[in-house]
Parts: sequence; structure tokens; C-alpha cells
Amino acid sequence: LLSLPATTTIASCRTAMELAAAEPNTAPGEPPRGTAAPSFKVLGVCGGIGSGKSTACKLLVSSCGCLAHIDADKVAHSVYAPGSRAVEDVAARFGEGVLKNGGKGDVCEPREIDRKQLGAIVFADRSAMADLEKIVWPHVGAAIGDTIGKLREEWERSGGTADEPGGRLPVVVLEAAVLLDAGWEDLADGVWAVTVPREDALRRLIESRGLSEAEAAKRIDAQASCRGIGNVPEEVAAGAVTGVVANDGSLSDLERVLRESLEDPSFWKPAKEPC
Ligand SMILES: CC(C)(COP(=O)(O)OP(=O)(O)OC[C@H]1O[C@@H](n2cnc3c(N)ncnc32)[C@H](O)[C@@H]1O)[C@@H](O)C(=O)NCCC(=O)NCCS
Ligand SMILES: Nc1ncnc2c1ncn2[C@@H]1O[C@H](COP(=O)(O)OP(=O)(O)OP(=O)(O)O)[C@@H](O)[C@H]1O
Repeated sequence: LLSLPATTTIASCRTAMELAAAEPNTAPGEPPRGTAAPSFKVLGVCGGIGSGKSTACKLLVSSCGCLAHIDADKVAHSVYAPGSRAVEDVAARFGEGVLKNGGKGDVCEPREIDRKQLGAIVFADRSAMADLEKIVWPHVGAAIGDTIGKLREEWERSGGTADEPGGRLPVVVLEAAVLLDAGWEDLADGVWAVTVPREDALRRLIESRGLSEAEAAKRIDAQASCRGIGNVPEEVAAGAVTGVVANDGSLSDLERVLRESLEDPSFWKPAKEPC
């Protein structure tokens, strides 16, 4: 049986077959014409806070038939498993104050990170965040690689086709704001940046997260120096970002753009020549 971490979502809404049947020019049982299918692919999705990355990734699975969604934020949280090596490395760098109960709990209890305390330090100090990233990213990258490997194995074991009932497009969606800075684009066959006008991101963060305008602005600005967030045109020109998804309309506009993008070969890295 496939055992995947709780950080992976495999949904079962519309199947690739249903999608294919809904496509006017596609024979039932075939993936929609021109999509990245049939070969197994990883789609990296980056973008700033409030741009709509999570919303887009959920739609890619629930409405567009992609296989699974890996959320790097959740993977990072799982790296701080109580008592893990990462917990001790973080405590050694940032002090016992970033541990629950200041690290002074029952000696038999595994030591746990207090993410709120840690966040208060690193979101206010870019060089502290860089130190944290150095500790955490290698664990996150390895866990993501393992999960992709398991999904690929499972896909291949199932016959590697999208044309069975319940079959889905063999596309694993990897959501990570820091995808490019962390160097995880090598895991992906395409990298999309979700973009939104600043005033829309502000409004969405104020409405959906209850942040004040000043807090929302601070969080948006804190990510402005991240690759694939503050410099999307440059990353497109360099070929690191293969597609831009403008999330400046309604949710149904977003869904339509995602479907079109999945089918557009120019939104993917060029296929590698066989050796
Ligand atoms: C600082 C931590 C403990 C705060 O945890 P908390 O649960 O309070 O916040 P959460 O993880 O949900 O992050 C809040 C927002 O900040 C963004 N964010 C988190 N880390 C980073 C980072 N290094 N650079 C830019 N944005 C980041 C997230 O994408 C999210 O939009 C946590 O974010 C963390 O460990 N960050 C470092 C690891 C990392 O880079 N994670 C991001 C993807 S792997
Ligand atoms: N096209 C849209 N129309 C209306 N609301 C939207 C749209 N896209 C996203 N939203 C809403 O905006 C809010 C932020 O979206 P979402 O959580 O997907 O952003 P995010 O980029 O994943 O943020 P974070 O980096 O914090 O995870 C959510 O409440 C979401 O429902």
C-alpha cells in the first residue's frame, strides 16, 4: 500500500476521463488533447502571499483532474516533528525560546517548535530567515522528492495510463512560494507563477485572514525579494518560470486559465531529448 505523508492531497473529484469526455475534440478515454499527459509530470507553482497559489493548486486537483497536491508549507511544518533533528538544530540556532514551554517541559516529552515564536523572529529579520532556511530546506526538499517518487511509483504500478475509470492526469502539483530560491525547480517539468495586482492581494488577505492593511502589506513586502514573486518577468525571460497565471478575475476565470495552461505546451519546460 502507498503510504504518503499527510502533507499530500489526492482528491477524487472529476477524473481525467470525465474531463476528456467534456472536451469537444477529444475521444472519451483520452486525456484532453495537447495536455502534458500521458507522461508523469511535476508542476511547480510559486507566487506571493495572497496571490491565490493554494486556490489554484486545489482547483488543479479538484476541477482539472491533476493527481495530487503537495504543499511545501505543510511539508516544512512536518519537518519540525517533535523530537526531530530539525527541532534541535533550530533550537541550537535560535535558542530555547522557540520551543514550546521554552524547552522546559517534561523531560520525557519530545521537544517541540513553537512556530509562532519562531515566525516572530524570522519574518522580522531576513538574515535569521536565511539561517532557518539553511536548516530546514534540505529536509523539505528530501521529503518532497520522496513523496513525488512514491506517487510516480504508484502511477507506474497502476499501468501509467489516464484512460481507466478513476484515472487522473499524471500531474503532481507542487506548491511552494520559495520554489526557485530553494532550487526545487529541478524537481519540476514546468514552473508557473501565480500573479495578482497588489491591491487584490491586500484585499484578499484582509478579508480572508483578518489582517490589518499594514500587516498584510508587511507580509507582501517581505516576499518581494523572493525569486518568482518579486521578479516574475525576469524569471520568465531566464526560462525558470515557464508560465504566468494571472489571478485577477473570478474563480471560474482562474479555473479556465488553469485548464488552458495545462494544455499549452509552452507552459512546460521543453521535452528532454532522449539519449
Ligand atoms: C517561520 C515558520 C516556522 C512560521 O510558521 P507558520 O505556521 O506561522 O507560518 P507558515 O509556515 O504558514 O507561513 C506563512 C506564510 O509565509 C510564507 N513563508 C514561509 N517561509 C517563507 C520563506 N522562507 N520565504 C518566504 N515566504 C515564506 C509561507 O509560504 C506562507 O505564505 C515557517 O514558515 C517556516 O518554517 N519557514 C521556513 C521554511 C520555509 O521556507 N517554508 C516555506 C516553504 S518550504
Ligand atoms: N480569483 C479569486 N477570486 C476571489 N477570491 C480569490 C481568488 N483567488 C484566491 N482568492 C481568495 O484569496 C485568498 C488567498 O488565496 P490563497 O490562500 O489561495 O493564496 P496563497 O497565494 O496560497 O496564499 P499563502 O501564500 O498565504 O498560502 C483566499 O481566501 C482565496 O479564497
